[in-house]
Amino acid sequence: MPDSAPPTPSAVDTVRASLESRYSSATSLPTLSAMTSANGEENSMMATLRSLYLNPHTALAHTVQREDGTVTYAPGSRPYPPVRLLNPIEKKRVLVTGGAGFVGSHLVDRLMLMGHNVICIDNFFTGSKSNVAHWIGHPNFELIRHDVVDPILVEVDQIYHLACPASPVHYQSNPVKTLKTGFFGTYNMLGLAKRVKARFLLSSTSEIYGDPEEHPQKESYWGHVNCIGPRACYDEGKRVAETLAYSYQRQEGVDIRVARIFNTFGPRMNWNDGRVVSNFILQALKSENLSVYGDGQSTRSFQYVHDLVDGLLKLMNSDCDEPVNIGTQEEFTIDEFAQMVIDLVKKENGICESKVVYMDALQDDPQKRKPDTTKAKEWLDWEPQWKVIDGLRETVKYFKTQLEDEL
Ligand SMILES: O=c1ccn([C@@H]2O[C@H](COP(=O)(O)OP(=O)(O)O[C@H]3OC[C@@H](O)[C@H](O)[C@H]3O)[C@@H](O)[C@H]2O)c(=O)[nH]1
Repeated sequence: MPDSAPPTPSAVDTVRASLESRYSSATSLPTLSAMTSANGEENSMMATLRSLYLNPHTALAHTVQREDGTVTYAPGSRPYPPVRLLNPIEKKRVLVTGGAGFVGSHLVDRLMLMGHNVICIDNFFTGSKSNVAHWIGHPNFELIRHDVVDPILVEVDQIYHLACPASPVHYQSNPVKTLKTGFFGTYNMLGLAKRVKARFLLSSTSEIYGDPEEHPQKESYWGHVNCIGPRACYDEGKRVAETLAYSYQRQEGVDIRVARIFNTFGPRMNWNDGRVVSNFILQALKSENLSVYGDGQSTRSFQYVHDLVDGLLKLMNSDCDEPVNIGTQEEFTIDEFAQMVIDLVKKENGICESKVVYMDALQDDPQKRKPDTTKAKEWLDWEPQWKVIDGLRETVKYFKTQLEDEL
């Protein structure tokens, strides 16, 4: 054949070209942060996501017959949100443990909109079916009631292991179960990753740093945890979960990713979550006093849930197998944060008569917390896009709708 003749395409090239012309490409999908314009203009994915959590009863229309105390549920008339038609080579089977929980359900929404096949498993201890009800019956979605403390076998390409109560009130209510979830839950999911050769992402936490003596906290910091205190069931559970992940990597070659998640808030937090953001918003909306534990001088930095989901997606699809902090740099004392919530609710609602009341401090409550996120920026090109006030505004709207719905 003369040198100048064009190469004949192979059968594989022909199939690939035909697929590329018919389907969207997974890699071409920008994450939400990249799609949110700087002037705050709503983009279409953000609009779809909002419709899933700001409009109640998206999937199930229900009629409440209060007189005889019964509730009649009828199938909703809304179609499923539009999902990408992915090239089958790029379409992944993704398992999300704890997928019906607060963070898990937002991750499920994003993976579904991106066009992947999503298997959501949850024991519904703190998660809720209503968080993912809008996907039930969709051909790309499966919901399985299962507790990760017991093994399960499903064929998947990626595992996001989120299952574990995250609010101090919840994880301390049954500390032995929290430890079992931290150890056996992670052990079972790593065993599954090994068996089916899936990439495994562990949702770890800023709590592995305990009450830190380094500020802000870098990933290299080993932490300061009281191993016999009331928070230890969660802190040590997550620490051993990280140890398990790196042991499976060293010994079995499992492909792991570890996200150290800092305080996160947003729509779909439980009513009775007990964490400061949902407590303060609900108290302010009901014009009750805001309960500050201790002197209000401890600090936290709060990230909005969409930023966290961006970070998890970027980490899973990166080459970074070291732990990465995912959190925001905006740091507030709890006093400042309480005032911010009161001011916001006053502005949004016209009225808020709440004041701050001081209560007993919690044992081992970390006194300050703020991530160093240099690694996330350099390795993942990730930075939070939401200001706390913007996320709070949306979360207030969410809880307001929930409250109105209850009346
Ligand atoms: O009503 C409240 C609730 C909480 N607080 C205070 O607000 C601060 C934050 O408390 P939260 O319960 O929201 O969250 P914490 O920072 O203690 O724990 C969280 O850390 C990071 C995650 O991994 C977990 O989601 C969770 O364990 C603490 O100082 C707490 O004492 C109040 O002052 N009033």
